[in-house]
Amino acid sequence: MTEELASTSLSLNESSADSTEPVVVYEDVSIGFDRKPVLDNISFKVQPGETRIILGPAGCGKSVLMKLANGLLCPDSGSIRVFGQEITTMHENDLFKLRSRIGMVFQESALFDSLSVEDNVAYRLHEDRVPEDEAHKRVVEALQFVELEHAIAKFPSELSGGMRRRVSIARAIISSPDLILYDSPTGGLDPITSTTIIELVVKQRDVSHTTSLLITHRLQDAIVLARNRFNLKAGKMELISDNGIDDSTKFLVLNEGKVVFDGATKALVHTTDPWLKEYIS
Ligand SMILES: Nc1ncnc2c1ncn2[C@@H]1O[C@H](COP(=O)(O)OP(=O)(O)OP(=O)(O)O)[C@@H](O)[C@H]1O
Repeated sequence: MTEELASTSLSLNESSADSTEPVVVYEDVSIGFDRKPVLDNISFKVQPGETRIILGPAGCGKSVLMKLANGLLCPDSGSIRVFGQEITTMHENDLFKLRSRIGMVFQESALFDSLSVEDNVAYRLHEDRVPEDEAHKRVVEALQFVELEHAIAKFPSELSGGMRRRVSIARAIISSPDLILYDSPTGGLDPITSTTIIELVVKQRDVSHTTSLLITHRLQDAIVLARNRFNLKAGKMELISDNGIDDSTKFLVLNEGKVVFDGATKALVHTTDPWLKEYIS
């Protein structure tokens, strides 16, 4: 990524990073399907600049929790505030505006097969009628960030799984969002490719300080996120010295519809809860 883009992203995100208001607040949120409860009285907050890693067994409701954050699902009860606004009672027009401030990286990339990489990445800019020259410039910058500028004219079918995931990240960051939702960005990828994707998440976290929620099934991803920092000068991710931990990375662990952990890496690693100990071992 160019330093120019880094400074652009920084300035665009300054307003949200300066605020001390939490970016996301869930209070006693419950939702179920077909009378089966999925999330049961979930409460947590995400502070500006925080990367919140969501862990938990398959089917425990991680994706449902994330879909609630941008109003794709509505809870049966409870309150969800995003950017200080209650979203559970929001009209579709306002939800549309809210989503324009949120970048989404979906499971399985969710690219449009019939569109080139350029048009996939520019999708939101085209919707917002950004002039073509400006859109092209921003697509190139976003693709530089994910180191895929050479693939701008390709189609999704010509890309590997890891490349598709990179395009999906470029699409999510193109509008300098105030919040990024990563739903299993490494799902289905091999360990080495997964690490290159997590490196991009770390880069976005440390360069733009964008608040984010990230679901992962791989504890290894969480460890890499917590123990590394992006060195902009060197252009790569590096282990934090002296066994250090990134303070902006926090965890939320779900099990059987409940929050079983909400806090920092050290507290998670030193938990005495038998289920958690087993889960993270
Ligand atoms: N739209 C829906 N209609 C009915 N049931 C749903 C819907 N969305 C999710 N569920 C159910 O809610 C539960 C939680 O699903 P969710 O996808 O959030 O789990 P998850 O923790 O993300 O799982 P995984 O780790 O396997 O991706 C599952 O039992 C799922 O079948």
